[in-house]
Amino acid sequence: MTKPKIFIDGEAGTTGLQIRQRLSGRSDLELLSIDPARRKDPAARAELLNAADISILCLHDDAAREAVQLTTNPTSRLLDASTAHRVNPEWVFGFPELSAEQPEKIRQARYVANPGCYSTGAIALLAPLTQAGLLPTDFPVHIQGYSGYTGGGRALVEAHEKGEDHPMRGAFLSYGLGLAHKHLPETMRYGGLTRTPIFTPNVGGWAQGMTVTIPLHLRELGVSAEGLHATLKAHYAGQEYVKVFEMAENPEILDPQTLNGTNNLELFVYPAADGERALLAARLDNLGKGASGAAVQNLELMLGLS
Ligand SMILES: NC(=O)C1=CN([C@@H]2O[C@H](COP(=O)(O)OP(=O)(O)OC[C@H]3O[C@@H](n4cnc5c(N)ncnc54)[C@H](OP(=O)(O)O)[C@@H]3O)[C@@H](O)[C@H]2O)C=CC1
Ligand SMILES: CC(=O)N[C@@H](CCC(=O)OP(=O)(O)O)C(=O)O
Repeated sequence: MTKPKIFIDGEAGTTGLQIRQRLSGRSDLELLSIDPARRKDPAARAELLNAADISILCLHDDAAREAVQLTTNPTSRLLDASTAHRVNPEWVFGFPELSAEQPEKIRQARYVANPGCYSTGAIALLAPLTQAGLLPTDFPVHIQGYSGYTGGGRALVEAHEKGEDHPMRGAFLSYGLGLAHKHLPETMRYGGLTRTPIFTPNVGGWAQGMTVTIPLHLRELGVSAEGLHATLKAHYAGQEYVKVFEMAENPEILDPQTLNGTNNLELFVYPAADGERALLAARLDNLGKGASGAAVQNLELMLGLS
């Protein structure tokens, strides 16, 4: 039997390298590789994009859009890790746990767009609550994100590892203060919000791993922390990669690095003793469920292997 051919366009980058590592032991797939000297040459990329059954795009948005133009073979499929196509209606959103129907949509799709790292955490917390009608779509929501520096891609990784200058290099920096982060459109679309949330991202001096938190005032919502927790628990029942912690078992201190190297996503509801407030929290590896792990999970679905 012929093995499915997989090409990683951008295999030398942060996400591409990690996908390559995750797939390196696989004997059921054939990995197509580009001559490193020609890795940005459109003709060399087009050859592999059209020879592959599935190409995984680990590129910046412009190069990802170019890859779509270069892929003219109608049987070649694309799985994009960039922001370029996440809210494009011709693309299926690569968060299989979004709904019961999402895995089948991914299996059938020619084009799949993976979520961003922060938005994976935010959508995982918001979507079940808006789908169940517990969180009104126009509720004022504030999302905070805390990411390791690999979230900034190769330039920020090299700044940290080689001590080079970079405006985002530091022990702890708040950014995105114009409140227009690129993950907002996908967070609204798939998190089910019609009112733009306030999203405040932060990046720190650790390499990988992240937390995403959403504080909620419950009086206006008319729901208890237990009600929010039960809805999340029911939505993710039976999922392999998403775990909703029992509130009694919530860690007292949330370390963003705990899930590094995995494709897992952990969700928490922290209740305040007064019953009036709760903190929703998500923990994931930005390079795992936030990027490369999610890409491999979607690849398996697209190949019909899961
Ligand atoms: N890092 C993360 O946590 C996450 C990243 N993503 C997304 O995944 C994508 C890749 O990100 P990341 O791996 O971090 O980025 P990197 O900058 O680490 O990697 C991008 C790679 O693409 C290469 N490249 C640039 N232009 C071209 C081109 N025209 N043709 C082929 N290759 C090219 C770059 O080479 P060179 O460096 O030499 O320019 C680099 O090796 C981005 O869209 C990012 O937003 C998604 C989720 C999480
Ligand atoms: C720390 C850092 O810079 N993080 C990136 C997001 C990383 C990510 O998820 O990127 P994509 O949306 O492209 O997939 C940022 O805030 O732009």
